[in-house]
Amino acid sequence: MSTEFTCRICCLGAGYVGGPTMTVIAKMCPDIKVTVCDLSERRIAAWNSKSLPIYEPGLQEIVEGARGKNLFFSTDIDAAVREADIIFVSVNTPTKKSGIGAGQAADLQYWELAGRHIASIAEGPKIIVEKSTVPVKTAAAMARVLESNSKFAFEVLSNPEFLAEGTAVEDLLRPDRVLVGGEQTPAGLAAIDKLANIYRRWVPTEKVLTTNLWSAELSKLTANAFLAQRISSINSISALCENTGADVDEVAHAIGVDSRIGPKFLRASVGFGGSCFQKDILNLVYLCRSFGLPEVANYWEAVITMNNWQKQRFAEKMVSAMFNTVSGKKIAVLGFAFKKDTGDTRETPAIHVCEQMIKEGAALSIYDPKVTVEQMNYDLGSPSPDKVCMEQDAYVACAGAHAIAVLTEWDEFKTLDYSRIYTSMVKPCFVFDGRNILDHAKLRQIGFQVFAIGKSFSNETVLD
Ligand SMILES: NC(=O)c1ccc[n+]([C@@H]2O[C@H](COP(=O)([O-])OP(=O)(O)OC[C@H]3O[C@@H](n4cnc5c(N)ncnc54)[C@H](O)[C@@H]3O)[C@@H](O)[C@H]2O)c1
Ligand SMILES: O=c1ccn([C@@H]2O[C@H](COP(=O)(O)OP(=O)(O)O[C@H]3O[C@H](CO)[C@@H](O)[C@H](O)[C@H]3O)[C@@H](O)[C@H]2O)c(=O)[nH]1
Repeated sequence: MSTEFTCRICCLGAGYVGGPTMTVIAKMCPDIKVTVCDLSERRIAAWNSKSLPIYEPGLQEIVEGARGKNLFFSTDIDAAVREADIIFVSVNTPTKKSGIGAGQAADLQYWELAGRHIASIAEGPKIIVEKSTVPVKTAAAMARVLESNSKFAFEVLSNPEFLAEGTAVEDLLRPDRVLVGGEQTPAGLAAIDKLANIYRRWVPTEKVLTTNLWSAELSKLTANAFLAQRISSINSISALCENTGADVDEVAHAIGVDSRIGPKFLRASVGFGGSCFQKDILNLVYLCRSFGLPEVANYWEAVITMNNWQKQRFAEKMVSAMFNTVSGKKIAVLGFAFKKDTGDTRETPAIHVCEQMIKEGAALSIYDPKVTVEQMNYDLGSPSPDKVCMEQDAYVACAGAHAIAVLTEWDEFKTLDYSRIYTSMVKPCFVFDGRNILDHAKLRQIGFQVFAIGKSFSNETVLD
């Protein structure tokens, strides 16, 4: 292939962020060579195959269009780092499981190891880009790690990623904004400009925001905290709706048309999931406590408390509605991913609800169009097959069940033939719609007992 590339980019971490982000840069900048690296040979092999390691609508086509031309997936980290002008670090930064800050602080071991590795093999100056979500001031720690282990000059930039799973390609092609933070020195400003100019190839200039390092790092945590807060807020109101006869969708619409509030992220649900919201808020909470701001920490922690309560409340509602016992009953679970259009199950509320049902003695049959059987087994701690079975078809999952729980808002669940499903189920048949996506009036007409989030648990058949 041509050696005429104008710039060489390398990305450490070929996950949900590194893979799609680099793929879109490669598509939009054919003159830039982009190499995405990972320690996991399996993951890299999948990126180089026909079945990519992650599912994102539209991603496959773009990967296939650029792979082998200016987009490469490799485990040869050293070679990619050596030749790169710009190195993105997009490794995982999960919540710490043990030691100081366990359960809250971000585990920065992968991030620091990546930094040390870069310093040990770099043969010249580089721009290092924080793509991972990290605590404020991580860039300073990274700069020290690099400086102490290399004679070359490194500029560390913060370029947090705001893509959401399921819409990653669209979010990357048409972002609301791109944020680049860096040191406010001549070298720092030059590095900011170099990275910002890459994005400006396809993102309108006014949407490419440049800030100091700490603002960029903190903006990422703050954005996720605000988004999750909206969901917890509407979920808290959903409980009140169930007790008062108000309808949470009507309330969300009525407040969302106020342009100061806006309509997005007001869908009441069984709870938010995903690898980011909980982790990043806990990270923010930990940061506030370490800066001696317990009131601020408590304020944001309540977003998580409300989310945990919502998941538990949903599970308890299922049990109480089904005559206070689900023991020996079959429950069909429709949807296991944390949201539609992804196979990702990290922190999915389905895990909590399923675990509660298993504890109560129910037998589960789970169907999700994108989550693999292996993944569900792993998430549920390899349950015995007589307690949990994974089906490849929603109708098979529902046959013989006492209840259906909709835990992910997959579009295909809206158009299932519920009359057919009703006929195949044990009576009375219950539907627990954890995403408010089904036509509840129609289900009641068929004969289902319907529970939906933020709606009265009224089971009278609605007659036209
Ligand atoms: N998932 C999202 O939607 C999303 C969105 C925005 C930001 N983020 C943030 O981006 C970061 C990455 O998230 P993700 O979901 O892509 O994680 P991920 O777990 O899918 O991918 C991270 C990858 O990094 C690899 N890795 C770890 N250390 C490495 C090293 N030294 N060299 C090379 N590869 C290494 C791991 O093997 C793994 O494949 C996290 O900080 C996350 O908070 C995630
Ligand atoms: O009105 C809503 C919107 C979302 N959700 C749930 O919230 C969770 C998160 O959804 P979403 O934010 O769409 O997906 P993520 O991929 O987790 O993306 C979030 O987390 C990423 C990682 O930091 C950020 O980059 C994104 O900007 C941010 O939206 C999912 O369980 C959704 O079902 C609701 O319950 N109600």
